[in-house]
Amino acid sequence: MNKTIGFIGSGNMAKAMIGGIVKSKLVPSNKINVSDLNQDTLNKVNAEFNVNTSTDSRDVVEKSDIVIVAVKPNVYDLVLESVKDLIDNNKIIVTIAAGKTIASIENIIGNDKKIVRTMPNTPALVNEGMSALCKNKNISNDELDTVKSIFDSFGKSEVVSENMIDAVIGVSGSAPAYVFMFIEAMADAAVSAGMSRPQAYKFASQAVMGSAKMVLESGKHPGELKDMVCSPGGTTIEAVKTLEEKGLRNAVIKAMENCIKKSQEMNK
Ligand SMILES: NC(=O)C1=CN([C@@H]2O[C@H](COP(=O)(O)OP(=O)(O)OC[C@H]3O[C@@H](n4cnc5c(N)ncnc54)[C@H](O)[C@@H]3O)[C@@H](O)[C@H]2O)C=CC1
Ligand SMILES: O=C(O)[C@@H]1CCC=N1
Repeated sequence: MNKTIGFIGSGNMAKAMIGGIVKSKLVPSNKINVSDLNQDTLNKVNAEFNVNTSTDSRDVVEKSDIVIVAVKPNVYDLVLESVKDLIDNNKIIVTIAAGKTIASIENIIGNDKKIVRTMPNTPALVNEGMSALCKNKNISNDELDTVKSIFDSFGKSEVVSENMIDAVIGVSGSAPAYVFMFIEAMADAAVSAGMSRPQAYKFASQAVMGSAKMVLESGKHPGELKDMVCSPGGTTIEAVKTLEEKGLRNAVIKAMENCIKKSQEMNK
């Protein structure tokens, strides 16, 4: 890609994306500009990915064709205010923040500017990200494809309507946290049965990854795949019975409802 990509904010999500872009060689690392208030953070990002760094976000905006704003929602508006005079009608502003609608960004930088709202997730770091994208009226389909290719460089992505972003946060943006909790719990049980910690994480993670791959690649319903594991009178059905008794499905649905509700509240 013949574009310069900037990141304002170099925290958990930005680092996952930078790592994914650099590993996929979508653009050379000297075409990635990164800012953060924290010099230690920048030193680490530079040491790991060899990208250009600055403590001044204005540098990043000036030098980048596509600017990914990756700061927390509570400082988001201030950051945009501080760089808005540098945003012309050619630069593409990409937002990854929960609760920052296209309309709220247009209110600050102008409704004549090019904006893409996205929701990525941290597995971007290992090229297994899942992202959603939507655009404002000033972004052409070609420009959306260009931004999509950034997100495709570290995983999969889909174009959605903006009102789907809250559901996306529930099912993929925030989801790695629940999956890590599930893996941790599985590993705890294996450790309790005498397995070493490292081996327990390996078995639990590979079981989760393999199962996810079967859903994606077999085309079979997850219930059918579950039934294939449950031998009559066997071990698995005992675990399934306990998970139903303890309300695993209901806990997941309720947790995601709260996650999505929070996202909707943050949009206001
Ligand atoms: N962490 C995740 O899994 C995901 C996060 N997001 C979104 O990404 C955004 C960032 O989240 P995280 O990376 O988790 O947060 P974080 O706290 O890890 O990173 C934010 C970074 O921004 C820097 N920063 C703060 N003020 C700044 C300023 N004025 N100029 C430049 N840098 C500044 C901080 O020093 C920090 O390094 C949020 O808006 C969040 O909604 C979206 C999807 C997933
Ligand atoms: O927890 C958050 O608010 C962000 C958005 C999705 C994942 N992390």
